[in-house]
Amino acid sequence: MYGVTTAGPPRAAEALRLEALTKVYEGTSRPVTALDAVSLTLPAGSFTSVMGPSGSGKSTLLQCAAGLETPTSGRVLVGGEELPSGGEAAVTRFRRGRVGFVFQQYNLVPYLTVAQNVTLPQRLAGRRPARKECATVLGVLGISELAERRPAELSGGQQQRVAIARALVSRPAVLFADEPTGALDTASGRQVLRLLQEAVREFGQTVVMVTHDPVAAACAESVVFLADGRIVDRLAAPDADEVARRMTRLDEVVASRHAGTGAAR
Ligand SMILES: Nc1ncnc2c1ncn2[C@@H]1O[C@H](COP(=O)(O)OP(=O)(O)OP(=O)(O)O)[C@@H](O)[C@H]1O
Repeated sequence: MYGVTTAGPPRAAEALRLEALTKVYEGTSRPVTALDAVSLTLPAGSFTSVMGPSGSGKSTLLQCAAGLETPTSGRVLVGGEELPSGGEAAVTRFRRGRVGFVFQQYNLVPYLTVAQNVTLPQRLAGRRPARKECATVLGVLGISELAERRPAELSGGQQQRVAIARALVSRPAVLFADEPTGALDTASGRQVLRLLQEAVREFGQTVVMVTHDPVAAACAESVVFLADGRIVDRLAAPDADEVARRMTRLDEVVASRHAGTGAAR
């Protein structure tokens, strides 16, 4: 209802909040701090790229934020609700309703059709597959005509578009994508990026994408740069040349720091 008073000024809904997120891998030789007290807030409907040198913690950030890895400390809030800290079942339940994930490999089930792949998460969650939603998402992503095909009958780019449709169909609070164009040729990669932009525009989807490609990163509205597990830079309204410049600088800084300490990444 309009006119209801709320505490504080109105602000865009928060899709993702990370508070002092830390992840230490207890390796066989020595512990590795992959994330070092990372704090980040992203509004709903935003498209953010995450970049950084190899080993800077990008994938770990995505995995912890999506509940696929357990952080060592810190908090993750998705759509305003805190990721439960204990119990695989509780985390899985939490993830199902709020989180979508797209990997570099498409992870489609080979013996299911495109439509069945897209609705699989809903069936796994014990819900009736929403055929209308599925048709809408396939339509918006321009792959309706592929609905009855099986993954082996699709190109890599088409398979990735199906994987994105599958992640979008339950309308997650956040769609995480880890190198979604990494295995694709340039043209298919561009298509996938356009799709992600469309999901933001058409569905108000929040997207967080890890990439090594400055051109891909510049498709987002902002870029977060990581180095040694910390956010060290941010860029709004990025263009590919500026992203590439900042990455080169960051690579040099990290390389000289590591040369100084003798640390391996
Ligand atoms: N399961 C694991 N066990 C131990 N160490 C790990 C594990 N996963 C990642 N690491 C370490 O954590 C650090 C961050 O890794 P992460 O994969 O998040 O980096 P990244 O920025 O995604 O790297 P890349 O760009 O090369 O994919 C690295 O030093 C890595 O070796």
